[in-house]
Amino acid sequence: MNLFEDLSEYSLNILPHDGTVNYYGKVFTKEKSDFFCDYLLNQIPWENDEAVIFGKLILTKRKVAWFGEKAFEYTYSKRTKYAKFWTPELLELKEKCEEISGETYNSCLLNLYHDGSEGMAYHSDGEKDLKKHGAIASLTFGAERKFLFKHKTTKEKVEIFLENGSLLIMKGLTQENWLHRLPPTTKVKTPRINLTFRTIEE
Ligand SMILES: O=C(O)CCC(=O)C(=O)O
Ligand SMILES: [Fe+2]
Repeated sequence: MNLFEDLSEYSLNILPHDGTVNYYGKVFTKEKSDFFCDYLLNQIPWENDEAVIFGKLILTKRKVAWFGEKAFEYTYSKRTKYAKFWTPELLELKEKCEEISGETYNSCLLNLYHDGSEGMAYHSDGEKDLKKHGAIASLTFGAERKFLFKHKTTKEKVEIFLENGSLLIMKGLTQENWLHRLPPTTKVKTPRINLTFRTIEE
């Protein structure tokens, strides 16, 4: 067997300690990435996200969608949403993530950032329904954006640019020890779509 046969699926940990984040770079051709970007922009039933800030219900500019292998419940801002069933295209994307990461996923949160003015604040994905220490696979289509990790206690930062058609896997102790954020930027004028495949445990 050629020792380097699987080099395309090989990736170093970009975190220095307390977690594992593998960046695989572009895992789809330009043509496939453009196809998925167009499909996701036009065929996903995007909805404005809701947040309660100082007791007021705010609709975020960023849009979201929620898919899975069954109608998982997802409650936030005291509203309950139900996952829609996979489309064939989302299943294809899920299988690609599973093949490369060697993990399985049963749901996906999609985010649409219309341009660089939209981003996501520091948080970690440690919701109680998510499998503990389970892997999260993050696919990016469209505009390339900077993504940041910040250690919860040492405050160390790690930054990476997420390219069109790229895959990032967060696993192990990452959510326990690190926050992540998508900073807004005036440089980006075009949309970016992010899909995070996750494992829900009921
Ligand atoms: O847009 C991204 O790259 C990250 C999205 C994210 O962190 C999330 O949905 O939890
Ligand atoms: Fe996240």
